[in-house]
Amino acid sequence: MMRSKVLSLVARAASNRMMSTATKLTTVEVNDKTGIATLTMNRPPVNGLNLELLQDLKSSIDEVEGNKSRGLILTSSSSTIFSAGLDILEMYKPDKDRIRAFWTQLQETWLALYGSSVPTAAAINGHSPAGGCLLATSCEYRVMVPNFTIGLNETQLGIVAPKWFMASFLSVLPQREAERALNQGRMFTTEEALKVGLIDETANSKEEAIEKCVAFIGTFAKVNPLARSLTKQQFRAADLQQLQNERQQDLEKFLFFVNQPAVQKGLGIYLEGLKKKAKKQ
Ligand SMILES: CCCCC/C=C\C/C=C\CC/C=C/CC(=O)SCCNC(=O)CCNC(=O)[C@H](O)C(C)(C)COP(=O)(O)OP(=O)(O)OC[C@H]1O[C@@H](n2cnc3c(N)ncnc32)[C@H](O)[C@@H]1OP(=O)(O)O
Repeated sequence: MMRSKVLSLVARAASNRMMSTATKLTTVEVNDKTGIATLTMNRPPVNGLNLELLQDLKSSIDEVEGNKSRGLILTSSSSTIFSAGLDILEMYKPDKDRIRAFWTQLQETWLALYGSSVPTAAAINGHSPAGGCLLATSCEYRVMVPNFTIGLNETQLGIVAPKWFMASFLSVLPQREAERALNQGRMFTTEEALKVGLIDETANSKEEAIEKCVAFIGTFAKVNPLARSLTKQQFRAADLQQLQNERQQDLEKFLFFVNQPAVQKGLGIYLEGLKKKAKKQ
């Protein structure tokens, strides 16, 4: 980002530094006191992960990696949705080139978030199905506000979560719980998610969730940052390497799968159901 733009943004924000607002699909705000960056997704109505939001997420993660922030908190500007997961419109009757770019970008964004060298936490201030849950489970810590749901519901849509979605889920849940939940396409309420360990804490508001994420990141204050990040990377290296090695095959598998007539039909019916529900409200 241009230095002049950064400076004008710095002047605008009182105690927090707004580091990027380019497209406004994501913003990064660094708290001057804590040195922790809050990355906010802002794609109404549901933070559907389309190509552009994924691109912005990746560049915001890169920005936080580069600006010496002490940690990254991922959250949403919506009062009821963390992220509705992948934008189904990217996968339904897709454009040939765009869907390739979309999946490739999803891979890159996941590699950057799951492999981030800074401590990461998700302040889950709304529903978090599928790709939303992928983002949350790619972070090291999760704090969630009550009365929402989280989970990998892919089988409910007639689609299959790829191995690296499973890897993030498995970094949080025991294999038995993860396998059952994925097979069922189960969405957990906040209370259920806490009980099973899918989230670490609950909070009564987004602000409180962020405070709890800050406290989690604060637990590393006296830990050598290089030792901490190398340790984290060793834990995650096998999952990251597996996708790195199989990126092209993963893309081709996705394209083959998503273009199956039965999958397209299922996505169409699911989208229709979402739209009917929205009209009724
Ligand atoms: C062995 C072989 C292995 C092969 C493996 C390889 C590849 C695998 C292939 C595919 C894997 C792909 C992985 C996909 C993961 C995903 O993320 S899929 C997306 C899943 N998401 C969902 O199911 C969420 C659906 N949405 C909801 O449940 C609700 O919308 C909500 C999030 C709970 C919010 O509810 P609310 O009442 O507030 O809002 P509305 O429902 O009224 O929605 C408003 C508006 O937004 C539209 N919308 C909602 N979600 C999406 C979405 N995900 N994509 C696109 N659009 C969405 C909804 O239709 C409404 O639109 P409007 O009517 O035009 O206003």
